[in-house]
Amino acid sequence: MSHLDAAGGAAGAAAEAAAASSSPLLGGGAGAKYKADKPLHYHHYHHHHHHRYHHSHSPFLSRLAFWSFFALALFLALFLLSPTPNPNPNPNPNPSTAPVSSAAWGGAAWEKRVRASARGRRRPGGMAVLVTGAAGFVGSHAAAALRRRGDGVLGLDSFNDYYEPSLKRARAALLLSRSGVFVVDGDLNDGPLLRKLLDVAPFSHVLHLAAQAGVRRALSDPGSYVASNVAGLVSLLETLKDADPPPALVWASSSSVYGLNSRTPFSESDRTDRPASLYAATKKAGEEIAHAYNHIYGLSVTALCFFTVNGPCGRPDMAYFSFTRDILRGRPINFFEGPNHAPVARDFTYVDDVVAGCLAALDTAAPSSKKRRGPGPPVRVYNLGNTRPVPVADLVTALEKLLKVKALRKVVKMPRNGDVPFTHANITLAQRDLGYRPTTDLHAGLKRFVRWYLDYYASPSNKGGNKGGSGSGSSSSSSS
Ligand SMILES: O=C(O)[C@H]1O[C@H](OP(=O)(O)OP(=O)(O)OC[C@H]2O[C@@H](n3ccc(=O)[nH]c3=O)[C@H](O)[C@@H]2O)[C@H](O)[C@@H](O)[C@@H]1O
Repeated sequence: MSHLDAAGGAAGAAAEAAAASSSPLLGGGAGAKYKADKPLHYHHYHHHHHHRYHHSHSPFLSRLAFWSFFALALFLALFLLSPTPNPNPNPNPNPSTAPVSSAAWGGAAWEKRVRASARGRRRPGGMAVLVTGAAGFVGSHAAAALRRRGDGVLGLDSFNDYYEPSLKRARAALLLSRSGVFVVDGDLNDGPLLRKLLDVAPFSHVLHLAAQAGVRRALSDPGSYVASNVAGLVSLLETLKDADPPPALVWASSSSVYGLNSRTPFSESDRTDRPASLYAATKKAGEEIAHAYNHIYGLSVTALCFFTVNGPCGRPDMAYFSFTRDILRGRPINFFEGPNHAPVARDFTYVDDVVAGCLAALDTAAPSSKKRRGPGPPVRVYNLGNTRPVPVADLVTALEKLLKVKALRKVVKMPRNGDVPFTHANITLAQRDLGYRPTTDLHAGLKRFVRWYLDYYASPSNKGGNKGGSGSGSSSSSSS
């Protein structure tokens, strides 16, 4: 756990303790005070209002006055004695769709940590990158990789509970201890926090990986997708366009934007107007929204379409992870099949390859320009896939071999819940512009994942997060 988390927890606990200790005490005090004052107020009440209340001497009205005053006094006492509000106002334009983290931020020590993390080692052409979703799967790998080559990196993550927050905390703790990267605990929809971060550290780039991920979950929790992937993105863009100079933005779109597209392999110029899930629709909306900010404000924007990323320290809601968990526990796995028993397949991509693509996208991003004249920076979109689709059946077989346990396969007709039958990336553009060359196939990636999984969950302290059911869909609301 990072220092900030510890500090935030301590501050929260202190506030709670203060509230707990003061409210009964002062509540009692207010009660006592009220009793002492009662005759006086009672008298005033009658004095000022007897012309309106002809029956002011009736016991009913006396009691009414008594209780009205009591209620008012109680209200005032609670108002005056409530714990001091967070010094950072979190004005939230749309509370229903924008849950804002209550984590504490701010203060001189906090700013110092933010600045130090964003500074990095000086190197020629080095950059300062704000990585959102840094406690997430791709985010934590990307932040570490940036830091390894000497860039300044600051993380931001809401540590929400879409999947086990303990895993996110573990990633953030590793980032801090191994790489010196500080992950701020906060929400994208907290505009004042975002402005503060950009104010404290002059970021040249933002790698925006925070999102509500997962295709099937959108059926049961649509609001979280809108809050993170639409409202959260707009909140970030609003902050970026006001920065001087505005950083360049590289962010994670998704292979799912290709939706019901049947042309394969998927190219960036293919149709993306037929999403199969709300998740895909919010990612597509993000591409359009980012385009508008590029057009109006000259923001440099690059969207990267990730294709089903796997690897160590991955996302527990994804199939390779939840299958591993279920296979080891002797639980059946739901194994989807297309119409007429057609195999469902994915262009599974290894996390280090995707991270290399992210770094190359940052390196080649044009600066944002505030100039109104002349062409601004282009809007870029790149597929980051592996180009070798693998049937899910082969994923299961590979896991069985690595785990040395036979899976209990339950073949299920692919439900119409957001899934698409097939993904396959055309990566010509990324190859040309980013020098992107995936080098790790699914089997090699799974081998590293399984080694990590067995090691991580062998530790008794990590078993806590491992309780909840079958991974996919069993956890509540995250960051990719
Ligand atoms: O590439 C992407 O854009 C997307 O990749 C994944 O989405 P998905 O491809 O559905 O990945 P998994 O949830 O790991 O599923 C992999 C495959 O296993 C199949 N599956 C999943 C779950 C299950 O119980 N059974 C099953 O057969 C799915 O149909 C899919 O073909 C991520 O979860 C998304 O966040 C990401 O945006």
